[in-house]
Amino acid sequence: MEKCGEGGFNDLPMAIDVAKLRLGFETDEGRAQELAKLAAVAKEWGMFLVTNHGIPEPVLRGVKDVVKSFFQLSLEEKKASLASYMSNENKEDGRNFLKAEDRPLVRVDRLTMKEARKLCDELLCALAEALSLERNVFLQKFEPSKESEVKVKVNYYPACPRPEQVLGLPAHSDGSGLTLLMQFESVAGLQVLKDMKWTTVSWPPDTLLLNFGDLLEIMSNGRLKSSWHRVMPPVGTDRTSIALFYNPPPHVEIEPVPIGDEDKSSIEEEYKKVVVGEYLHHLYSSRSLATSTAAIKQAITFAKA
Ligand SMILES: O=C(O)CCC(=O)C(=O)O
Ligand SMILES: [Fe+2]
Repeated sequence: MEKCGEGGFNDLPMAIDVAKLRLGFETDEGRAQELAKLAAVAKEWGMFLVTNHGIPEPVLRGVKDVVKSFFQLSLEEKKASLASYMSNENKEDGRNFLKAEDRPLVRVDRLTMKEARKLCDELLCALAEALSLERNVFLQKFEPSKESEVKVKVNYYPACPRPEQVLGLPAHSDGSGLTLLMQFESVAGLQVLKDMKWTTVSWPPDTLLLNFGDLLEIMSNGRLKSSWHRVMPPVGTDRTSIALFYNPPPHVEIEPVPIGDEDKSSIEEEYKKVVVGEYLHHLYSSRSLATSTAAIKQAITFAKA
């Protein structure tokens, strides 16, 4: 992947300028071009960098400050401030999730969640449009006005003295619709499997990263593929990232959306209707296989016809 060159972030092949995607962008041509770029980047990588995302800098800084102060607490204090820190229902795949509405992130995060949801909703519409589908076709499944789920996971990767012997996070695809990621400093670590090669994502400061999860792959009938990604441990410095998993509510049934303008014969894979909660249960209970390369995206066969 290209380094951030002199021409600025928008020269990055993976970067999408959200401002240009907004309806009413000054030139329709600019918008159409950015949508075409979105379609290409989305298909190629299963993720993209988000520039001009519109989330105010103080909001993002607020989240980082809360997370940093959380990690400075003692273990006892951490447990006390996270009501469900050790509870089983809060654990998926051995990870601890915070429901967005839970403490202690509640203070700044109400605002961040609102901004993040807005951005995810906007990007779901743009993705549908990029595939020549009706704009609301993905978004409506998230029931945005009611109970779409946002779960927040903080990933803290301590600097590693023997990076060749460990992984920060083993290879996986996300069980989400979309995952919005922010990282604290521009420390390399995230890698995506592309053309069977691990490629390090060059991720400039102030950009967010949008990653497609399995649920979007199912809804788009495989036209948008969830990425297979992993995290290498940082060397010499710690790395922290925050992942916001954006999902339709667990009871919702998702199924491949009707085909748009694109030629039906170009769509190879057929997915079937699944209940979000059932798919996620399947994904997390089969996750232990995820570290073997043979298990690449095995869980999603559950949703294939
Ligand atoms: O730390 C990152 O950059 C990615 C984290 C990730 O893939 C996840 O939390 O699912
Ligand atoms: Fe992930």
